[in-house]
Amino acid sequence: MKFVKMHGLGNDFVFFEDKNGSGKDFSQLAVQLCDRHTGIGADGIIVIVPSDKADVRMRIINADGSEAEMCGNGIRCFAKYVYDHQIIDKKQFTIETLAGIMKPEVIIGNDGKVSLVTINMGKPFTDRALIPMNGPAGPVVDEPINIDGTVYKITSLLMGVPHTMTYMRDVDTVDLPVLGPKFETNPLFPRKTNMNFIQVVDNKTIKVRTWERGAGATLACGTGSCACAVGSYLNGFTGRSVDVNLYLGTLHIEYNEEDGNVYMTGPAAVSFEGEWMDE
Ligand SMILES: N[C@@H](CCC[C@H](N)C(=O)O)C(=O)O
Repeated sequence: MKFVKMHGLGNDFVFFEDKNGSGKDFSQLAVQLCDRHTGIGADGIIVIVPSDKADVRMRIINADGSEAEMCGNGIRCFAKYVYDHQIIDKKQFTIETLAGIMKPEVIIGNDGKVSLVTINMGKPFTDRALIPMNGPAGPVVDEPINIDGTVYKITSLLMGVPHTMTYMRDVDTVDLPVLGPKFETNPLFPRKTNMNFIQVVDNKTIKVRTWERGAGATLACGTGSCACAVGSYLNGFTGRSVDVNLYLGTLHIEYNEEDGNVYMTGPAAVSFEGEWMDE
């Protein structure tokens, strides 16, 4: 099976095509491929599938084998993959995901290939009454949660996938592998949650560290960056236009006042290509 290893600011994925749209359960394969010692190593796998609702369809399966509804860094890489491989021949197109239809616009670099992608990520679900449509994601703004005797004020919203956030003075002090899973699997979140720790730098800039549902600590999270930008606006810490500083760079997020959609702009890159020999 031919694959391409790609990443968005270090959030990395194994890409391959399922040209017939087999609808297969790729859980086991995802666990195998994502293993950083015995596999290719990645935070998830992304499958390119034909669509009858959009120009093309994306499936994202986390490193633990769970299928997610959406992936922000993954979808920028996906847009690069389908444009650079000439599966799509226009700069603006549509991608079907389990969280709805997303609309990317690709920006071409000096090498003639996609270097940056802006995605219209749609509207965040911040209304508690709407969230149960996709399964409850948790409370909305500023609720207290007790983790091992410490009370954290959290904000939760659905940005394709469930996200929760809390604010810290210095996010580099957070022990992600210890604290992350305690939020992810807290009974308050029946579908689990991605957990984001935010440091407000100024009213246009935040720094974010994320523990992902099904993938653990990652170097960046696209839907998480969008959720944190929206949450920071709703909590009054920033305006609608926010730079999100991550370990390897920055994503620009715009929570548009006119249409209520969230626009994410950032890079997408290829690491290497290869062939996985099935046992
Ligand atoms: N890394 C992603 C999110 C991938 C899905 C997530 N782990 C989940 O299960 O909700 C991103 O960039 O958005």
